[in-house]
Amino acid sequence: MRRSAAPSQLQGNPFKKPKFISPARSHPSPNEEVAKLNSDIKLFEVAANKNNFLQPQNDPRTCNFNLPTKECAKGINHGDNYREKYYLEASTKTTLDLHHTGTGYKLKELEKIEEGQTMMIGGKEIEVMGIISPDDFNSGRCFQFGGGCSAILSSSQAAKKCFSNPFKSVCKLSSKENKQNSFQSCKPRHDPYAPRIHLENESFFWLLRNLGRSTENLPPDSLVMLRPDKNHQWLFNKNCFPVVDVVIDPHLVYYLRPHQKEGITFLYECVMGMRVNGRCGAILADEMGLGKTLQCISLIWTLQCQGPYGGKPIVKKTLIVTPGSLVNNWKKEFQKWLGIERIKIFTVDQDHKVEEFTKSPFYSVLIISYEMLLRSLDQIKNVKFDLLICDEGHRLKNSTIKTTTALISLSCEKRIILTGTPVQNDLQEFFTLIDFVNPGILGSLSAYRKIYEEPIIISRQPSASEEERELGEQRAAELTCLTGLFILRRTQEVINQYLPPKIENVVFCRPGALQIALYRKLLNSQAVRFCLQGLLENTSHLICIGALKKLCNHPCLLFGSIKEKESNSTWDESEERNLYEGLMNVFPADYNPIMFTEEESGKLQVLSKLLAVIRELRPAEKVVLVSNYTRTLDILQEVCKRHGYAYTRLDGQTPISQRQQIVDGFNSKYSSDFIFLLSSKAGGVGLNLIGGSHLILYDIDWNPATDIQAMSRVWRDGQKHPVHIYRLLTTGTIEEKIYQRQISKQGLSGAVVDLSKTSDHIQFSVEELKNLFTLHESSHCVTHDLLDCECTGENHTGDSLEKLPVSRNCQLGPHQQKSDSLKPLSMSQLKQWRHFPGDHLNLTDPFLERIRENVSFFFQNITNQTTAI
Ligand SMILES: Nc1ncnc2c1ncn2[C@@H]1O[C@H](COP(=O)(O)OP(=O)(O)OP(=O)(O)O)[C@@H](O)[C@H]1O
Ligand SMILES: [Mg+2]
Repeated sequence: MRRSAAPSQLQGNPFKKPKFISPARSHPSPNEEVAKLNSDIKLFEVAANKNNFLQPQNDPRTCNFNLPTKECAKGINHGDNYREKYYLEASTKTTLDLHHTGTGYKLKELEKIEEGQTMMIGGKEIEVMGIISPDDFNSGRCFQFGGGCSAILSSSQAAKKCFSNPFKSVCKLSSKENKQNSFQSCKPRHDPYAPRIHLENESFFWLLRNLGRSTENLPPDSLVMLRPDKNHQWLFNKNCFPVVDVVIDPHLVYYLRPHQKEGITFLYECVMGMRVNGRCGAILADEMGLGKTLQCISLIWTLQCQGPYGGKPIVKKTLIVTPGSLVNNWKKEFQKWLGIERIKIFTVDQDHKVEEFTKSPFYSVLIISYEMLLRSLDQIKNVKFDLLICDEGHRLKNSTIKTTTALISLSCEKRIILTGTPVQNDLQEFFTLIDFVNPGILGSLSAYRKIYEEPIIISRQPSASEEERELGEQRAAELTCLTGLFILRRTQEVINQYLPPKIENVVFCRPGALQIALYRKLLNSQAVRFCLQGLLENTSHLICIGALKKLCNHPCLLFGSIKEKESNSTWDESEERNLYEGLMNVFPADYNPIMFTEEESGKLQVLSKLLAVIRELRPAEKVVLVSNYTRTLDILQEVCKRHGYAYTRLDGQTPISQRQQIVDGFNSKYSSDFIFLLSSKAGGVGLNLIGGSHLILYDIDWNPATDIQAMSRVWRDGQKHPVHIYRLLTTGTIEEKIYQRQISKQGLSGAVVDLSKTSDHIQFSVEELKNLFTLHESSHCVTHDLLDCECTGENHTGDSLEKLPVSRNCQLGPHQQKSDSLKPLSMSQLKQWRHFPGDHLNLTDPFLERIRENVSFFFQNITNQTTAI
């Protein structure tokens, strides 16, 4: 922003007073009503309130009212949204409708306007402050931070580490008064030059030994935070305390992975306002399992004990808001990394209310679920929290939901969102998350829409002109650059080296005879026929799809749901009648859903055999069995009972207070549980289920993120065994179609990589519905048929397998960009997985060998393969 010529500044300097162009001088002609300015892009400052020019550069209000030209013109005309200061730019690209502004300046007059001149538009005095370069306009940069990026440190600058001698710096920077009385506090808490970590006398020693790590030959490893620059000191060190190095506790550093050290440095710089002047928010969007919790714990522990100014701690109280099932997980992680003495943690539940935390001087960290937060908001507002962490924070992407408004209402400035599933495609939701952590950084919502959302969306439409495409791309790049200063995302690749191999399998299970008969009947129903004729609403499609999905899981689920509907008084008028008509006749007359058999469902047969072979070949290993449906979990539970498998279960009904206990029980090596029944909706996010090394996804969700989240529960830090993942799909049915949608282009661009997106959001064309409502009875694998694969499905193991490199990167092909494992697999990636029909002769995998009888096709991919699995 150019402030040098602001009138209020110039008032004291009469010699530089700019020329005032009187609006009275202008006589508009009809031809000049819409004036296109051919000059360079001009920047105007509009002073609605004449004494308001000298806002500080980082005043959030400055940002809030930065509007592009048309918006400004409207604002001027109608006088709405118009309080303090705007930047106007006019360019060859932009039309400033002067008639509507009520000014009536002549075009020629406007062309001659120079820097420093003032004029009247719409009763407001406007001063030309400078010329915006086309680059700044195109990128949208001129609308940020009052017209320039000076308020933002470049990331490379921000990332620079300071390893200077803390004592030297202290002496140089400290004021006379402080020099004497605070030498002690001038020392960093930990030695920034520590050559190695001395664990012998420390309580962390036990942890080290527990983890089986040697204390010998520890690397020199001090992690020192960036020192604040002059500007930061000027803003935040009003008392002129000496500057002290902030050093991460070496005991934590010992355990930190390189990406975690980088993450902590990043979080520190963000919350300290070192990356974006005056903004203290961050989004840590690392993929699942990268240890976001440990990074935050390290940050809290550091800020609670240290600070760059005289060593004074930055944070007294921290609020952590997390899904209910993770409240105790957080507590456990604190204890795991810091023991129980260093930080006093308070977790809120039915028996432990916020008041207890408020009254006690001991606790410094409050951990609460999103649900509890809403109930205790008043009490929470009474506490002064210095740091707010929102775990699985993608849920805050909707600004109108109660949780978001509640959290926004908290006055805490230092805000961190943690998410493994960031909003990727919805620009509005993206705005909400950004605006939550760094309020006002993108201006008002309407300004954001004009500056970023609209040009970006327009540029992505096929009809976009070259100019629109360019503008959209530049704005998108600028948005990424700006938000990239406080968003960090690393992919799972960074921890692959610490993890055991992962063997992923997509298993296409042949449907049972009863399933096929029922499937055919459903597809012939009046309801499905109407759907295909485009006669019914989206809800009807979803009902039909729901019925087919149930059938794929097990026919008894469909039976149960029809019986339930029939007993309902509204059955006669219900839409489902058209769908279920005559279906009961397909079931055997004496069909009893409670006595269901495994043979009735292809997937259940495979599951049953899979469990048996795991039990037999890996008696010490455990299985996580995931479904999206509670009713399906009931069936799976029944299977466990029938086979005498010890199991435990976590679904939406499980009381929050018991969830961590269940997880811990399963993860314990002393537990006798063989199976963990997990509802992906209730427990998909955040849980560590490393006690299990086999994970079976019994059904598929429209949203790949739900499945990917669930699959990430076992292949995590701490996992000792090779991990086997099995995704079961019923061959030729709707499950294959959903899978194809997940991995096809449509799935990728359809913005479904977002946990909250359910099938309700999905609209289907008649063509798509036709495809969904087709049963491919003769294909081994419709998905393979679609791959354009040269193999016949008979021989894609032997030779080609030999040639396939084993690491995931290579398997994804040489041109693969840095992969984001959150993204669902693409069709072309799948093609490079090993694949073979169920009756293939040389199945080397003993688990697949045992289930092949009911399987028509397999895909398999191995990550991190070192030895034979
Ligand atoms: N440096 C480390 N050394 C050993 N174990 C680690 C390390 N960092 C994290 N872990 C462990 O890895 C597991 C996963 O960490 P965490 O739950 O923090 O992942 P996350 O990034 O929050 O994933 P999600 O997005 O799924 O919640 C935890 O059990 C944690 O204790
Ligand atoms: Mg987590």
